[in-house]
Amino acid sequence: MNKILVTPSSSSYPIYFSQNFDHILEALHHHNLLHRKVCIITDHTVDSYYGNQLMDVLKRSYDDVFKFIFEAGEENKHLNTIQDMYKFFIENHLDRNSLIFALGGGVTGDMAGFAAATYMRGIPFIQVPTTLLAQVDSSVGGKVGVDFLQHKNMIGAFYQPTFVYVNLSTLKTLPQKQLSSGIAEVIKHGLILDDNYFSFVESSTDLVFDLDEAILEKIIQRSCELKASIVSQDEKELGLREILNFGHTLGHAIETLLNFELLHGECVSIGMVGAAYLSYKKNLISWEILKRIEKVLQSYHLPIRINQLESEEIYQQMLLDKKVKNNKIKFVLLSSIGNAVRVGDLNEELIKSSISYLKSDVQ
Ligand SMILES: O=C(O)C(=O)C[C@@H](O)[C@H](O)[C@H](O)COP(=O)(O)O
Repeated sequence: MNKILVTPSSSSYPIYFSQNFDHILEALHHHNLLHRKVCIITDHTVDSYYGNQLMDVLKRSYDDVFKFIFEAGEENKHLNTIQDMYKFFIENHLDRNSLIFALGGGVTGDMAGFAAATYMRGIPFIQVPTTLLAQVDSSVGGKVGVDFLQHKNMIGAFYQPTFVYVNLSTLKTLPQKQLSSGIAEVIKHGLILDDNYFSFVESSTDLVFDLDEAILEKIIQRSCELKASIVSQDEKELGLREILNFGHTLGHAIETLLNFELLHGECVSIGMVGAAYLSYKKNLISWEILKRIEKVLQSYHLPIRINQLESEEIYQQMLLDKKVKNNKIKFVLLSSIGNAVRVGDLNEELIKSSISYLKSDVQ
């Protein structure tokens, strides 16, 4: 199995890449994780495709395999679902030696990780991401948590998995909208860290939509490498890691205000256009680069404008961003394709001009 190592200060763990679930037992054996109760956490949609596949593989080596299934969707990423998980763990006598599997997309990974981080003050968990977004982004780096009172990821922790196991074949059942949503984070990685990668993704649209295995594998591994290098340097987002939040300041505000009507990656796409526009206004990038970014996002069927919200409500929601300090919104901008800069001194007028841009017609 191919693997990439993530080395944050608290632990070090691999991301394994496979074409099925069979090799997960090897990995579990290697990490000394046999002989215990295990619990798969997944949503109804993913369960219908992969719940039993993973269960059957695990049953070859474990006597007690439980499955907790919840309703799919970001609107269920809250503390009530976590409470239901705790109750399920207690009912089934999960103990400190037990092991949690997060089987699914970002919502599942974030919640299962948070439940694992807090149940009995922490039990081990494995990320088994089945969406492109989870494979390239949310399963790596240990950000776990839930939304709270309409605030995105407001309650959470940094809690690293024992390993990440990517079964690339799960992308075959992923709806196109979800694929595009994941590509938004892939484009983000190119924009903030690697111009060659950005160009590669820019020219791979048809192959990505055709689910070309070699191309997707290359993309997932490169994104994981890039993300791993950042979280390995700054696990708790004390500085550098903030660049991974490119597009998220506006994106999270839009996602929350729309009550999760748009997917996470779709909101990040709009947010990245807003941040690219600010980069242009600060003379960091040219108008041509801004248009190039918009074109790539559009080619992957991602939205680049938002009309249905008021500017003021977007601005107020952005003030709740986790990067706000002393009422100043810190933005991640681009100084070129492949290079990000963190900027904390943007004034309200300029920020609002980027929201107006997002409400303007596409030229
Ligand atoms: O891993 C990170 O760090 C990121 O910021 C990656 C983001 O793409 C991801 O959506 C993350 O969950 C957002 O975190 P938040 O701290 O802004 O809620």
